[in-house]
Amino acid sequence: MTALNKSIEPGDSPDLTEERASGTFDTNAMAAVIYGSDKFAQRRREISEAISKIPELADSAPLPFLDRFGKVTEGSRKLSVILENIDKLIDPSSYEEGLHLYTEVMGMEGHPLALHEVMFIPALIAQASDEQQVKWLGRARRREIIGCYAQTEMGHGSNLRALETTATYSPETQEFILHSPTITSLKWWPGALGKSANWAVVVANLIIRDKNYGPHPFMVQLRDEDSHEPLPGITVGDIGPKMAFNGGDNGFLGFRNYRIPREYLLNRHAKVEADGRYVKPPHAKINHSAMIRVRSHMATGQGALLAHALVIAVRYSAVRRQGYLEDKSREVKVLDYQTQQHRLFPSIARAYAFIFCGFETIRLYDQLLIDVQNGNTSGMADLHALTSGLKSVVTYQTGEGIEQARMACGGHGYSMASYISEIYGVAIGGCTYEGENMVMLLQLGRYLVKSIEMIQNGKSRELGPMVAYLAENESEIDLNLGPNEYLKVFEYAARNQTWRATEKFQKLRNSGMSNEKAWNQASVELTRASRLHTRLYIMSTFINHVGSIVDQKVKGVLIDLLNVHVTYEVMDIGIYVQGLLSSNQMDLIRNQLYVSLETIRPNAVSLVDSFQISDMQLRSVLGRRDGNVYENLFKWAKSSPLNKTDVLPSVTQYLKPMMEKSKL
Ligand SMILES: CCCCCCCCCCCCC/C=C/C(=O)SCCNC(=O)CCNC(=O)[C@H](O)C(C)(C)COP(=O)(O)OP(=O)(O)OC[C@H]1O[C@@H](n2cnc3c(N)ncnc32)[C@H](O)[C@@H]1OP(=O)(O)O
Ligand SMILES: Cc1cc2nc3c(=O)[nH]c(=O)nc-3n(C[C@H](O)[C@H](O)[C@H](O)COP(=O)(O)OP(=O)(O)OC[C@H]3O[C@@H](n4cnc5c(N)ncnc54)[C@H](O)[C@@H]3O)c2cc1C
Repeated sequence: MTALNKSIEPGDSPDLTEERASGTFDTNAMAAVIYGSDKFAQRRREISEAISKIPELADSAPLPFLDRFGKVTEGSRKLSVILENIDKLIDPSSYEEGLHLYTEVMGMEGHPLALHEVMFIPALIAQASDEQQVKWLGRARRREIIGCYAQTEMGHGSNLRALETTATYSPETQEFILHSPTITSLKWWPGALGKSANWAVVVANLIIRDKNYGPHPFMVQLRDEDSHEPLPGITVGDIGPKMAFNGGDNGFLGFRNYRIPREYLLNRHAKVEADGRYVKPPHAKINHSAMIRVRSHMATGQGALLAHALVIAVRYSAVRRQGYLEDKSREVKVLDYQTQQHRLFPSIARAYAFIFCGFETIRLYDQLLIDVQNGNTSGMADLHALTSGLKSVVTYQTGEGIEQARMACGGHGYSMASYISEIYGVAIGGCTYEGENMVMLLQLGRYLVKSIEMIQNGKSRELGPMVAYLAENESEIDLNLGPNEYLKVFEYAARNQTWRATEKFQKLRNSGMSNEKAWNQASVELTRASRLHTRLYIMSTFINHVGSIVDQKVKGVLIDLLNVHVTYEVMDIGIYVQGLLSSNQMDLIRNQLYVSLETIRPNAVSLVDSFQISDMQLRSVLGRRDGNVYENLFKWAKSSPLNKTDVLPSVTQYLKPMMEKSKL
């Protein structure tokens, strides 16, 4: 697809053309806002155009028709075509261009380099010393080696202190001896570990003279670089099919007294001297930086997944006609039903909000990386708390939004032709990976409790800007609600819940209960506080971002979208604001929400078009840009391998004899 102002092309479904004609803004200008600059939005379009000119980059069959083996093979095949053509497609030094290329061509089902780019290289950047980077980073970037990030074990993922893999230092040989002492100590889950990676960043307990210094990252060669066979002492393989990501080879890994040189501990921050002396890192949790990085990127990543589902559901809802409103001569587009709009439009707003919020967390991570390289780790706790809450809220709400999008497509949403179930499976993986959501909400909970304790101890002025509202007081709200008043409503809810949860915890503790038990008994309330705090942050970054937009038409429609967002979010947390808002005020907000759904309606298709997700990337018959759904749905079904013959061997072998037998 080339970028036309409103993406109208000959042969498009008239229903979608009508929708695009009613849009009030330039989708290219909106794409520039979504992708951070006009230049990058333009590059994305050029890259998509360049991809479309290389037929070998297209899927050789719709992915849902491939079995696991076929998906893994297809991923490697396309990867090799990408690498043969890379200079024609992108500027290879641009991370963002590379990400777009991979996302479009490889899709979301996983591929051999997914973790290489997302965690392996970033772990080397953050945790390898300059000398180690000279040794490995260039090789990794040139893809001479394929890496992964192997931390989680069969028995433990959340509680890193209980990992069992050991790396015992031997001063005699100046080596670490990696060992997996139990079945539960097998590394389990790391993406690309099973069959693709030949190197890994392995997280193992560092043991020096019987003392355990906790989890540390080690660079470990897993396979011979010529034969790709596992090296002696290594047991490695694929963990089997998963809910989604089945083009990826999440793996298991065990070590049998496997030796690596002392220099293979990633030692930018912590070191082991030749004689076994341990040099401490500047912050106890500095080895977690690869996780903080992915969490910082997850808001945009998840926003993009939600966007995929919405492009499909909104376009389809504009071509799907079912039932009648006033005009009984023609069935109505299902997008005109208020229930359909209520199902989809708040999610469009969330997708935009997540993407804008992600800009901010990525900026904060990039700054943190520079600070840490310069020895300043003071921002780590703040970013850890923020991204812990954010990854949990965005993954959960993205899952909810995608599932609503599927249901909004009726029966065809349930078909893999919609591709929504794949998007759902991929997205909700995010509720688990990079820290299980409840566990991460409780990490933010710790931070919120500490903030309240600072206020109680008269140190309100030391609170960071994100938690300063916890020390304020709001008991009345203006009836004439605008976005900033909605923020106040959210602040009220988050503040009340945080105080309530903290006081519950403190009361239990003061009653003589152990810290841990009191924490556990307050934990549901604490997760509620974390969610409200995070939703407040998302709303506030959304408001700030819209405020900074220059193009007036784009800004206008984003203000309309913001109105959907703030009214929907406040209605959604009604139970927490009962002490602040009267039932009249709640009715007013509800009505504002319904009005804002109507206001957005003419721009709905243009808002999802603005994500500029090509048909190739979308992989959805229902979501096609041209809206020609029905003929392509039939084509898609006919291409099913089951339809290659009219009579299946299973019919001949089992059903026919059964029917014959019944006739006797
Ligand atoms: C460009 C990228 C874009 C892509 C985006 C889309 C991605 C799509 C690709 C999909 C790829 C999926 C890849 C998935 C990979 C993985 O899943 S890797 C494995 C991830 N594993 C986890 O996340 C484990 C979760 N557990 C933890 O992180 C930790 O164990 C914990 C829960 C945070 C607790 O840590 P622990 O060390 O056990 O805690 P304590 O010893 O009790 O200490 C707690 C104190 O430490 C503070 N803290 C913890 N972590 C950090 C940190 N990172 N930074 C700063 N501080 C930290 C914590 O706040 C406590 O502080 P106090 O309250 O002051 O005590
Ligand atoms: C698609 C996918 C890709 C992955 N990729 C990688 C990878 O590349 N590298 C890698 O190392 N790992 C990877 N993982 C593993 C992932 O990081 C872990 O599964 C994740 O961190 C959760 O840990 P767990 O499985 O131990 O869950 P568990 O901790 O066993 O969770 C089970 C339940 O226990 C609860 N729970 C646990 N601890 C607490 C607590 N302290 N308080 C309250 N409740 C608690 C959880 O909330 C959850 O409900 C991947 C996982 C998936 C699904």
